[in-house]
Amino acid sequence: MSAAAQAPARLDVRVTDTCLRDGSHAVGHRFTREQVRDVVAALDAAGVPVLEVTHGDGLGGSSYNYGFSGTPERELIATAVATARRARIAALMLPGVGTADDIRAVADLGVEVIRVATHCTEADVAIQHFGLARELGLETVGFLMMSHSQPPDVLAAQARVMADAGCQCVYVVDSAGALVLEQVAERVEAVGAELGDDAQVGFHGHENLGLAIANTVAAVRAGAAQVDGCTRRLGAGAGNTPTEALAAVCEKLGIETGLDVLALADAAEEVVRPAMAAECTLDRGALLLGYAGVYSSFLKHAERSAERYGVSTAQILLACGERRLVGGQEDQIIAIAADLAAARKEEAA
Ligand SMILES: CC[C@H](O)CC(=O)C(=O)O
Ligand SMILES: [Mn+2]
Repeated sequence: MSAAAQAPARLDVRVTDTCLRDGSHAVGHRFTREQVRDVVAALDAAGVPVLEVTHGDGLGGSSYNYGFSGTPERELIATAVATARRARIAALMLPGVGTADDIRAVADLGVEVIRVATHCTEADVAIQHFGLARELGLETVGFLMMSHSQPPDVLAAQARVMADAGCQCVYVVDSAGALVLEQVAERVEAVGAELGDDAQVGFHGHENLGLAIANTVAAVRAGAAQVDGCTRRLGAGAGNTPTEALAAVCEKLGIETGLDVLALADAAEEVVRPAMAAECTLDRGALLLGYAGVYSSFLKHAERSAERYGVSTAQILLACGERRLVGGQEDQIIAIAADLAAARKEEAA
């Protein structure tokens, strides 16, 4: 066989499947070793080049605040590493939730890609983590979360901070599933223009407005070299870009992903679906999250406060979106609900 025939096909875009990390939110962080083993085996065989396995809130996320893991994430990561034949195993970390020691520990376990996530105006908190990851020989990815909340030029400046710190691909992350087509393209283009050859651009979508695949295609057309998917949409809110459907759409559009559509369709149905508590659906709550531009962890708090103060969940979420609240500010929901209830009482008086 000639060297050319042996060389892997050039990919137009590299897909990372994060159903075993973003999907952790949807299963209350209860993945078992067996589920991780079976999902990794199936997605690896279907040609997915990178598989992310971590607590939904990243390394060290298992806690009272974020929800305890059913199985320690390092055991799940070790299982994934032992199972994958071709795929690289990735782990996500949020500085402050996870620590530098977590990065060292998972590097020792065989993780090859570290993805460091910050709110999209706070890239500087990740500088030391990118530096450490590169020292350890890890591939690095940066996540600018809640990217809908900032204009393209702000994201580009934040991407520059990450790239200068050693990040090799900066993702525009549509955490709330709030971005719409051109808004994705503008952001990816701006980040790409800033980074040039210094780093790649990526995109991570959510399905809250039903646009995850379309947005991901828009991102690829705007220059994204890496994108995320979650098999069977298994992720937070209405779920993420379904990897199996993304693979099919890319094939029809002539975008080379290296993914085996039929193998992924089987994996989605026969391996991932049985690991899910329920389908990830675009129900009223998920739609409101996308419409308001609010991270999915806010929904339950908003529903609880709506009931307690006799106001609508939608009003609360819209107020959270207007105030651009970020993950960790869920406590403000109570004050918002109380304000809405007081305003209603005043109007009625
Ligand atoms: C809490 C981390 C978060 O789930 C990362 C992510 O996937 C997103 O912001 O969409
Ligand atoms: Mn996500």
